[in-house]
Amino acid sequence: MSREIKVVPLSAAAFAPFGDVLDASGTPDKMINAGLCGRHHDRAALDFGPDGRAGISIFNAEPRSLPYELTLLERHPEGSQAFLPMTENPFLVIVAPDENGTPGRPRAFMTAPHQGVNFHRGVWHGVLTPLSAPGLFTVVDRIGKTANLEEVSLAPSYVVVP
Ligand SMILES: NC(=O)N[C@@H](O)C(=O)O
Ligand code: NI
Repeated sequence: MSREIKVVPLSAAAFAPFGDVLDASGTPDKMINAGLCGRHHDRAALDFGPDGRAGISIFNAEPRSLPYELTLLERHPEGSQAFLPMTENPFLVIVAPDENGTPGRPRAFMTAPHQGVNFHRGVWHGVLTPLSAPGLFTVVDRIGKTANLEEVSLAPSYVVVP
């Protein structure tokens, strides 16, 4: 099977097996602040395990470009991880199904402006992959004493294409 992965637009339905899409689409769940703010309430399944806690970090990642050689997938067995862009730049989101402890064929999604994602606990994903500078993101994930990281090198690699 081809090692080329074609990027498709991110959709909540397609991403549902892997995590949550975070955006202000649709009608807000609540209007707050004297009706001046729409609250899209409680939109992510956060999970930090019994021994972890939630943390907010700021990532400043080097932008990549397409075609993008995918050589590594990782997962966090003890917690979820959310990528929330601090710019309006779309970014690349790569995930893969788990097949008996190793990643299956990856899938590549392109976010719309102002969209973030939350990977559910244990979901195989590519590392944070901005496509333009600045690659500034707020990341909400597990803080704990363990590494909470499994990495798999992909050989042969895949190429993510537009
Ligand atoms: N390692 C780390 O903090 N980031 C990765 O988990 C990632 O998905 O980018
Ligand atoms: Ni990660």
